[in-house]
Amino acid sequence: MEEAQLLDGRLVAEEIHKETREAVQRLRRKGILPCVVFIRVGNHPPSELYVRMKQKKAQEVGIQSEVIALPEDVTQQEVLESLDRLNQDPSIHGILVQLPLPKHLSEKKIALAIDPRKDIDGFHPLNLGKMLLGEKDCFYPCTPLGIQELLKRYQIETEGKEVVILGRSNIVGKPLAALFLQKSKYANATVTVVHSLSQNIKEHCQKADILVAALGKAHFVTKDFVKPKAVVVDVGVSRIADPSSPQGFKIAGDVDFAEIKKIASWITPNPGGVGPMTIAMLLANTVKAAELSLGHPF
Ligand SMILES: NC(=O)C1=CN([C@@H]2O[C@H](COP(=O)(O)OP(=O)(O)OC[C@H]3O[C@@H](n4cnc5c(N)ncnc54)[C@H](OP(=O)(O)O)[C@@H]3O)[C@@H](O)[C@H]2O)C=CC1
Ligand SMILES: Nc1nc(=O)c2c([nH]1)NC[C@@H]1CN(c3ccc(C(=O)N[C@@H](CCC(=O)O)C(=O)O)cc3)C=[N+]21
Ligand SMILES: [Mg+2]
Repeated sequence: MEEAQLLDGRLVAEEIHKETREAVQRLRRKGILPCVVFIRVGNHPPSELYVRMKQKKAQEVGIQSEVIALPEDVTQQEVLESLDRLNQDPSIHGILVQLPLPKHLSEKKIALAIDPRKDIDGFHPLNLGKMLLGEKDCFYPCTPLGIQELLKRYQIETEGKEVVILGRSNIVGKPLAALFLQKSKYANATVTVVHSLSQNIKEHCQKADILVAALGKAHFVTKDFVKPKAVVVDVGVSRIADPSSPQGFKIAGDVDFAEIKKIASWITPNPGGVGPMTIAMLLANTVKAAELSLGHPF
């Protein structure tokens, strides 16, 4: 049997970055310089890496960016004050608070404190609610949006298909389910979401025409979970020990790529799949925030 074709997130993300750069140039000609602020709390090496990657890409497409690194012991009040200041500043179009946060900070309160018009992550309840209703003048979470966009660019139809999502987090699983349920192109799917309390997980997965793994458990999805010719999307990121790498670890996805590529029709590499798409959608959302700001002066 033929091997699966790659859903090359790096390649597609570069295409999107090119479009974003053009949109940034159009905005600049109108006197608007899109600007995003990344807030990072404490010392968490993966978050530091991700924020650096986001900053580098922002720079490449001409989006101004700033990083605010807050100490581990910053108070909730201080975070809210920073957000308030950024909300008031008309030169800033997008605000992102990198997750995870230290335990003493409330993700929920912080998401609520970001002006929904600057919430490029799409984590504010107003944006999540609007997404559920299929509204367009709002922000959708970047990872679900990136997965849908990746399928779209490869013209992989979802209409009427069985989509099975492993994981029900507020940032990946749940919003992705809402997106694939929408009455629109590259949606219109039949969606099943499984989680840690689900029964018969493997049997659910075996029904999937499109299987999305977002649990964060290295190589959880093995060959026996996958229907031949299925499309497999690997969101999970785990760091596993690898003495042969200079850092001492390597990235492992939720999917056993080497085995599953033998039976799937399409598969995302990981790294190089969903991750770069997430960043591409984040910058696309920043441009959208700047464009929408033309219609309101903040
Ligand atoms: N590439 C990218 O752009 C991104 C990657 N990620 C990565 O994706 C993964 C998921 O992220 P996130 O959604 O935030 O993670 P969470 O930890 O918030 O959610 C994990 C979900 O998986 C479910 N789950 C965990 N273990 C099992 C199991 N054994 N069987 C069935 N379900 C299980 C949990 O169930 P329950 O709800 O019952 O606890 C939960 O719903 C992580 O590895 C993260 O690093 C995340 C965001 C972006
Ligand atoms: N407010 C907030 N918004 C987020 O969007 C957000 C977050 N917090 N916290 C963490 C998760 C995770 N996430 C990733 C983004 C890109 C890659 C990515 O580009 N990964 C590279 C590999 C990078 C590496 O080597 O580790 C790849 O998949 O090819 C991965 C993960 C965004 N997240
Ligand atoms: Mg990836």
